[in-house]
Amino acid sequence: MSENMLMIQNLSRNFGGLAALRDLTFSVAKGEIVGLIGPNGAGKTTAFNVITGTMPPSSGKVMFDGRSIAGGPPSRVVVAGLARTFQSTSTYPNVSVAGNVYRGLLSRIQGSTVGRLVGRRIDMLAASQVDAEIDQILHITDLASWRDAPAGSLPYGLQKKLGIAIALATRPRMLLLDEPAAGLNHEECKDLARLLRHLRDDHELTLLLVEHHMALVMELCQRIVVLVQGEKIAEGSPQDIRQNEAVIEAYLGAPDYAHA
Ligand SMILES: Nc1ncnc2c1ncn2[C@@H]1O[C@H](COP(=O)(O)OP(=O)(O)OP(=O)(O)O)[C@@H](O)[C@H]1O
Repeated sequence: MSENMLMIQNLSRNFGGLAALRDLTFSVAKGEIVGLIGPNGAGKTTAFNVITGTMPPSSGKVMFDGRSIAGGPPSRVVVAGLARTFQSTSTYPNVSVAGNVYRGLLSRIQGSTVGRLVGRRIDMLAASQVDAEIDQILHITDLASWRDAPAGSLPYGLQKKLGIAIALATRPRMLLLDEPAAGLNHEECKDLARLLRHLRDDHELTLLLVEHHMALVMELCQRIVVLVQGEKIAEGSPQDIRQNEAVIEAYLGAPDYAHA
């Protein structure tokens, strides 16, 4: 049986009287691409926030590579090897593409014990190594020709890719992607799917993605977890999920759409 990278056990999160997550349990095996889907307000972003330590759970466990990470802080989660991208692009628009990737790299180093001890002197450390690492990430994400351009000058699709590049700079073993396809055109979506497969196949990354773009989810994910009003209503292969009556009723809509 494959080894679990992420295990979510009986995770709940309340906001006052609202149960945004209710007793959620699922796991992601090493090297898997798993989709977390559901209608607006289902609790997907809340799940990401709790997993990445941005907010504490009301109850339940989050285990990453055998260690408990629930309750953060986010810097510790990043250093443990779990990185996240955001729904909207979260780049510094006036800073170069390379400078933005450098931010990701710093968050890794500064979050570590050694990094905290080294403090500001990090800028003087192994500048050539930093440059090589940035180049490698820009090569992987196909952004090398934009290296010195201000991030804000990139087309939207490339800005979203830059979000992935920044996350990669933390050297994650697992990546959580929050709506990576939102706002992308057909070609950009195909390109994104290629990149995510490449990260899984050639860089041994494990991926969990929240996404409303069903064609991408069905094509890319080996397994899908469906949330509705904070509760898991189904989990299975894309084929199982497409045919699941409860999922069709709550989210996918007409059977025609589900089979598209
Ligand atoms: N900080 C918060 N304070 C209060 N309620 C919140 C907070 N964050 C989320 N919620 C509520 O929790 C529920 C789940 O929201 P969440 O953003 O996790 O859903 P989602 O599945 O990511 O939705 P979408 O697909 O629209 O991004 C919603 O009812 C939302 O209004």
